Amino acid sequence: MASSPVVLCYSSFNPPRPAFDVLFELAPAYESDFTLLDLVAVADLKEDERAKIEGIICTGGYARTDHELGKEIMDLLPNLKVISTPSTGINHIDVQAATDRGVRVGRSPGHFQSDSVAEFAFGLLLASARSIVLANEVARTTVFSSGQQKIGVFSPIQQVTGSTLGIIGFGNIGRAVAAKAKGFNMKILYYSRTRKKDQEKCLGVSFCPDLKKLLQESDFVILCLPYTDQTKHIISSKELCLMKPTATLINVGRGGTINHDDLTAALHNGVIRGVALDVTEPDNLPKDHPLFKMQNVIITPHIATYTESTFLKVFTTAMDNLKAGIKGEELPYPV
Ligand SMILES: O=CC(=O)O
Repeated sequence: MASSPVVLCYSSFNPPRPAFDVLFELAPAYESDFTLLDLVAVADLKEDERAKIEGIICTGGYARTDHELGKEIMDLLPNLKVISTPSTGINHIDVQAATDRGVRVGRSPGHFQSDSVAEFAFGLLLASARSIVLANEVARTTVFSSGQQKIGVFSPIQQVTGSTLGIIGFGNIGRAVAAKAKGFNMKILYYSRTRKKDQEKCLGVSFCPDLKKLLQESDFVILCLPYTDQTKHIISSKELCLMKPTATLINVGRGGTINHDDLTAALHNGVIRGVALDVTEPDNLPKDHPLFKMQNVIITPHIATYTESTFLKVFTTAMDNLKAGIKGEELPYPV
């Protein structure tokens, strides 16, 4: 192992997915500060190897609802100074345990990825409303003899323009979603802990302090929430039953904000029209999960942030946080 401080690339995925290439492309610019060590299990390292690890960079598992990076791992690394995640969400890190051990924690600021996530949320919304994923599959296997036959396969198809959108969570992502929705002439309601009055006029949105009302009035509901004790299962069967039977639910925040058993039952019973999820509980939903068997469900594997330009921004931020943390300086983007 190298003699400069070592930063461990860490992922809880089993088998771990490889660290992002972009990370290693950035590494030469930081080679005088630290060396990256690609995915190894901490427990497999010898004591002298562990002693060299001064930083951890998370390369996966952000949507876990428990702390995957907790005190057990921190306690194996006596010289750990900094944990850096390229994500904005931090539910995968036990920040309290890190703070107690004097380990700094850094993340990406939300506005770095809000546009890529909002774009994706809109992609999910359109794909679900206009049955695009189903149409792509059907086009490969079916020869249609009439328009009538097509209508039978794809109904109900919903028009997005002019419909009502409910945004739950009005941080950077929620606001970026609203900006996109404006172009579709949607009536936009938002639910948030705090009213963002200054945004309302320019984004053309109305504050809806009553979640029940937002759910009852919206044709599309997009969840843009972090996972916290307050947001855990904020959508359960009671909330799903308030939604219109023609409504679609989209989640680009964290999977744990929806109770998936209740969601499965609601879809099974036709309580809502459909769902499109970039995040599930757990991430990497087991392949035999009933949601995968439903035609009105779209599931993508937590990739809403994935664009080249966003990667570059968030991984550069993560590397800068590591560099500062290893030097014992304040992080440019602390939690
Ligand atoms: O999910 C992605 C993030 O939290 O950045």
